[in-house]
Amino acid sequence: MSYLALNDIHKSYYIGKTAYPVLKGIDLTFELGEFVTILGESGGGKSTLMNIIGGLDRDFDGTVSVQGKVLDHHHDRQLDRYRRETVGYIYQAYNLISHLTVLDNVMLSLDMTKLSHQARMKRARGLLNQVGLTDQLKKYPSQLSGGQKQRVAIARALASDPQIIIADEPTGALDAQNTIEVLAILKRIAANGRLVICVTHSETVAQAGTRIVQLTDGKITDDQVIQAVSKPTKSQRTKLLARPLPWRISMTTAFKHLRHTWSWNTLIVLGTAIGLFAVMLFNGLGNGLKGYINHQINSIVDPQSITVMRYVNSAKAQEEQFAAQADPGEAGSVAAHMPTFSVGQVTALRELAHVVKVEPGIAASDAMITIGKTSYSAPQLTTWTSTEQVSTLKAGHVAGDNQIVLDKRSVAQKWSPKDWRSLLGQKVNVAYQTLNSQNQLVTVQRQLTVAGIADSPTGEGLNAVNYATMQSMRAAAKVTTQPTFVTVRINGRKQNEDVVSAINHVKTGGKQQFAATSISSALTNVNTYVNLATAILAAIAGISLLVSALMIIVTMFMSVSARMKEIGILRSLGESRRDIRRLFTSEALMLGVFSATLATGLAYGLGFWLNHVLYRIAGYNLVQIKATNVMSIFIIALVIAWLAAILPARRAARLNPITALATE
Ligand SMILES: Nc1ncnc2c1ncn2[C@@H]1O[C@H](COP(=O)(O)OP(=O)(O)OP(=O)(O)O)[C@@H](O)[C@H]1O
Repeated sequence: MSYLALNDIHKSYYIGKTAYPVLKGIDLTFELGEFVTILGESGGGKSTLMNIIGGLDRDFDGTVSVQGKVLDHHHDRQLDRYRRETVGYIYQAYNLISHLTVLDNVMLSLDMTKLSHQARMKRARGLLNQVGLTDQLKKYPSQLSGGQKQRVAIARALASDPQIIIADEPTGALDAQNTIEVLAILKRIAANGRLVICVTHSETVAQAGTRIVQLTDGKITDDQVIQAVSKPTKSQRTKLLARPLPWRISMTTAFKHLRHTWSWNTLIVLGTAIGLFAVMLFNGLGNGLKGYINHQINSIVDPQSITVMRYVNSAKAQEEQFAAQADPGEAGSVAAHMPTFSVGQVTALRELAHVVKVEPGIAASDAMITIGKTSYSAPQLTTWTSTEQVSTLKAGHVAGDNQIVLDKRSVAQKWSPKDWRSLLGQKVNVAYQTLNSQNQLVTVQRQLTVAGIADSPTGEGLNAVNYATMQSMRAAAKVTTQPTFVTVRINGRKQNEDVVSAINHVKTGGKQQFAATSISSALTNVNTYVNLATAILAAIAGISLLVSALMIIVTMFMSVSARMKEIGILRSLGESRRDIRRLFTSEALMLGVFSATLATGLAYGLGFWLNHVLYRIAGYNLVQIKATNVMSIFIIALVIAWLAAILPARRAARLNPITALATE
């Protein structure tokens, strides 16, 4: 049984529907150890025959058998494996990959063997040493002479230790000296028990072999053994075990290509990164803005405290209540209608779920605060409740009995713009007018000690005493000491809305008793608007991502077109369609990762600067890029890159290896 047998091979090329027969029934057998040269006129079909023997051409009639087993040319994986394990190619045009070094070109084949990385490196160096290139390992093909390139190609063809070496005009581009050296190497390969099949026009080359086959007009017209061949010894029958190319290696090769074309790829990465950066920055701004609004609202009102008024059911009564609060002097009789809280009503509120404390409060309008001989009007004098944030106190402390907290802007700073703090501890006279139970106007007043100075962010002005002081002042003027509002303290911010709703649903005789408003619902609304605005801005920025995707698609298509030859070489070395697809997908994914990394760097860098500027204005970190934003950008970048790579990678994988190899 012959090692390799060709049986009745027919091959025609078609132009339109017209068939041009090239091979017209080839029967040949080959043995290991032979150095067979195939001679024939130009265009006679020699390369066509080599492509069939090498497992690159699948479209022919007849059979190719290796060790008695017929190769199934319609079985992709079997053919890939055959090229990977059994065949090594040497071409006239060398067909080295230009962006890989000499060593990496040889490693391409070795990466598809089961040797360890170290063993692969050792073998590659050993082979390059054998062909006299020990000191050229790190050079790129363009830095080598023709003879040196062909020797790299020979080392690569031998790397996976194939049994068959197909050499298509291997000396066609070499001078006499290099021809002699290359022929010596090929002879050595055959003497080592491999089958060398060499296509040539040269009589010199033909005479170097052990057998000459003449191909004329698509048929074998002569077949002569010119030198006896000894059978390979057992030790020469070693074979390296092959494996499919691991994903990691595809990534490394892809990275090497990206590095080789770095200037072009840097532009692509920059373009893609700008879109991703904009999306990330807008998200960061959205986060900051939400935080800022929450912070502002929470610094005005404590969300764990709810201010409750008595409910008045008609618009007119509400107006009256408002008027009475605003100006009891003018409101006259209407002030008598100012609804107050009974003890029972306070208890009812205390008993609601999540309520931990109910603080009564009294608010009076239009107080007069007299310091020395100067009087200052305060729109409101109220009792201090837990709704007020202690942080509003800019000096001193919360008012104790017979003490008062004065408003910084409307009172303290008017008294002394610079030295307002020295008001602390001073005695001031506080007075306001209200109606007693007989609807008579009376003055409530007392001398109080300044305990603190507050700067309320609401802008209303905060002048406050404690509840006991307010009651005692009112009792002295014989006016009601019932609370006009209460502050309900709850056990968690999240319960705010539920408790507000429960308070507004308390009914006596079917009538609503209390009116409370929820700060959380206001916050929820604001957050919704901010989220919406952020999403719209991010989506606008996202349009640029579409451009990025198109850029990657164009780059990948251009890359496929520019690298047709490389694709052909990789296929001839045994890489499968899947490996080629992976190569291009890996490149696109790497572009995605680099873009996302650059975008993150830009967003953090420029975001930091922008935040610094905005902090001066708002006193708050308005750009807050979170880890989840970064993660999303990486995911978006990878998805875009992957989608953009689908079509080009598919095109690359589907290329006919012969067509790809024939590309100039
Ligand atoms: N893809 C193709 N489509 C159509 N015809 C083709 C194709 N490839 C090769 N041929 C034709 O098939 C014939 C054989 O080509 P082949 O390359 O096998 O010849 P060759 O013997 O290797 O020639 P040379 O010695 O000049 O390299 C030629 O006439 C060529 O024009």
